[in-house]
Amino acid sequence: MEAVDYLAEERRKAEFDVEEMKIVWAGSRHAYEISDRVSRLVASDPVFRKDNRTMLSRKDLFKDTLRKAAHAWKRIIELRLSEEEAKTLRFYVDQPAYTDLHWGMFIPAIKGQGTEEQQQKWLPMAYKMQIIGCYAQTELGHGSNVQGLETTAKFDPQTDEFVIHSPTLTSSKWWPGGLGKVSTHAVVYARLIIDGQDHGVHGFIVQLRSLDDHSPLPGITVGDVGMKFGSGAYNSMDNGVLRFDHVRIPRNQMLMRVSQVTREGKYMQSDVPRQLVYGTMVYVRQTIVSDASRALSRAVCIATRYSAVRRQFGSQNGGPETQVINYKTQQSRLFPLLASAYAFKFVGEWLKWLYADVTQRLEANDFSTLPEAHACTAGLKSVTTSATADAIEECRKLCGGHGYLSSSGLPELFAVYIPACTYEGDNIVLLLQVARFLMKTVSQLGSGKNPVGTTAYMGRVEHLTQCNCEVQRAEDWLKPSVILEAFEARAARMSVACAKSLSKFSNPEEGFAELSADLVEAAVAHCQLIIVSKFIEKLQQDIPGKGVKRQLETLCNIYALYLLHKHLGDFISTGSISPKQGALANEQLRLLYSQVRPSVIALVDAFNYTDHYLGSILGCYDGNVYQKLYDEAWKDPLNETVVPDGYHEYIRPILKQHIRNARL
Ligand SMILES: CCCCCCCC/C=C\CCC/C=C/C(=O)SCCNC(=O)CCNC(=O)[C@H](O)C(C)(C)COP(=O)(O)OP(=O)(O)OC[C@H]1O[C@@H](n2cnc3c(N)ncnc32)[C@H](O)[C@@H]1OP(=O)(O)O
Ligand SMILES: Cc1cc2nc3c(=O)[nH]c(=O)nc-3n(C[C@H](O)[C@H](O)[C@H](O)COP(=O)(O)OP(=O)(O)OC[C@H]3O[C@@H](n4cnc5c(N)ncnc54)[C@H](O)[C@@H]3O)c2cc1C
Repeated sequence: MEAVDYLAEERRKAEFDVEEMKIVWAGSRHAYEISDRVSRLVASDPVFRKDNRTMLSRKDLFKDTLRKAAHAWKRIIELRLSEEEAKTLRFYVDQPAYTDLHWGMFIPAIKGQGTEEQQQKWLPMAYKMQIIGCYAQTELGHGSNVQGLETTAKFDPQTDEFVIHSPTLTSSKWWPGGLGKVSTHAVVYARLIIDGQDHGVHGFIVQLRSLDDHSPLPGITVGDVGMKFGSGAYNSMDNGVLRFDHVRIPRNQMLMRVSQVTREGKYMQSDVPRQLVYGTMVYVRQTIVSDASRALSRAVCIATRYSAVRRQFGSQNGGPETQVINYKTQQSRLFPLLASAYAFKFVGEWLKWLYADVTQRLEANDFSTLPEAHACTAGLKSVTTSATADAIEECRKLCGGHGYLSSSGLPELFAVYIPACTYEGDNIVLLLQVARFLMKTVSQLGSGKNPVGTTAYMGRVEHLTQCNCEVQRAEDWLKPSVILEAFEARAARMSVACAKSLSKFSNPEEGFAELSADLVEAAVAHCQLIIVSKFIEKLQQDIPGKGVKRQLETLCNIYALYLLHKHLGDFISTGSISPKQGALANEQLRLLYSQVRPSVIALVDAFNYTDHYLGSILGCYDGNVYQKLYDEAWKDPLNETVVPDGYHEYIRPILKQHIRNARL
């Protein structure tokens, strides 16, 4: 059989309706239709070509990004695309650009923190892209510690203005995407100072560049922070540096939903909690969880298709060698990642719902679910991005040597993806926020206040700290209630253990710092429980299509048992399961790998990614890997000439040195 036929053969083995699974993956038939149509539109447009971008210089890459962003905007207008279609189009263009921050942070910041009046003034201009904005929070000296920001906004009652200033080198804004070369405006986070009194960090809309000739306005120094990790990759983004020298803005450009400054310079706080100043981060963290499932599914699609094409060893009587996907080691590394992609998809959908719910409540002045929304978005952002970054690298290794080629698409995907572990909150810093929330929840147990939402399980803490796992045979691990209880017991016991250790410290902050590594592990356990439980909840829905639900059940079990195996130490040391039960889980996991094996190619086809979006020879739909790799090699600029540039200067003299030596 030719390599090109391997995937066709695999597709015949699928044990479910792939078309129906595509709809489950997309979230709805409507979302599927948009995604399918728009991804093809992007793939067929030569301006969106991206196969050459790792070869471009920084300047050329940046210009190419500007060109793509402008063309995308033109197509959005011409085709009168809806907001959802436009977002999908930008997503499939697949090149980080200033537009991500304009639509993803600048606009949400104004929507979330601006008053009605401010929204009416600024949003129409932003929606039409008459102004382009970014989110300027992080500084050279402080990123995680938002309260430590140094930029100041001093109120001048004489002129009814704020004076924005960068008092130190470390107060220079540093990192904001879109700031370096493009943004005309920014939401700038600065300390509000009135009459010498510091009221903490607030957001201000500041114009940075002239709308006529794009030059920086007086008092503003702005530029790009320089090259980042990897070729191509995130270097399409102009992450910027910005300094203010006493820049004046009108008073009404402070975002005033949370607190206000009157004409007289009086500081007023509305009923809205101060933490809403951090609201944009909650919004973006939620979107990052869905992005994790996309990045992970993309890497998994590449590694799965290639693993079915690639053959090594095991040829009998001159027959074909073994497909590497049939090695149990390959399966035990790859299939959990496939299952994780689906798990992150469903938890991302749930988080989107949670965010919509909290937003609705906030509008009605109900702030009760904000702490949980903060903990969930922070924790799930952390756990899913860390797992995805590791998984992309694992997928590269799963593709052997060819995975290291740029044309595999994996090196660039890795380089683009890994900052997700840092931006929108360093993953450890975010897990510590979850841990604080958990410790607070544990400390309130028994106070008559029942934990709700994702911590409802803590309400059964007495049972969960004493229960014995009922598994006696490997197949017992297929019961959702058994899996759920094991994860709940592990999470509850880890939190309770941390709370007990904390109570031994007379200074709780000192205790928190001392125990922070354990607290992070407890936070991870809690977040993994959320992901597993949301997958299980998804399966309680009516899911049409032949065999679709069954495949999802298998993936859910793989995800849960893979986590259990990976964190066996936690489960056993907390007594949530016994070592024997751990071994049975692993036995069941092996069986599940065999069960899902015939369907894995169809399961990655269900992502419905075009070859353009995948950007990988190893992952191409037809599986014609070898011919494409061979052809691609000849396109490399080094192969434009048979004898390389530099031969005469640097190779020939070395080769000829023996003649000189012989003459000496
Ligand atoms: C096609 C379109 C695509 C669109 C998609 C766009 C996506 C774009 C993707 C990629 C581009 C990358 C863009 C990157 C942007 C950035 O990185 S912006 C900068 C992000 N910075 C951070 O995340 C900083 C991290 N630090 C913090 O969040 C906070 O400072 C903190 C560490 C959480 C808090 O520290 P601190 O201990 O000082 O706490 P306080 O400030 O005192 O707060 C105490 C209480 O507030 C609660 N809290 C904290 N944060 C929040 C929040 N966000 N929401 C609600 N509540 C919050 C905290 O729990 C405390 O509560 P308590 O008093 O009850 O205990
Ligand atoms: C590609 C990219 C794009 C970005 N885009 C933007 C943007 O558009 N706008 C914007 O404002 N910012 C942006 N940022 C900045 C980003 O949000 C910050 O870099 C991020 O929040 C981390 O902060 P930091 O750099 O200060 O890390 P640090 O906090 O200095 O982290 C350094 C180390 O210290 C550890 N650490 C820090 N605090 C603690 C603690 N309390 N306990 C234990 N360990 C701790 C961390 O875990 C980490 O290991 C971007 C960053 C990147 C990389």
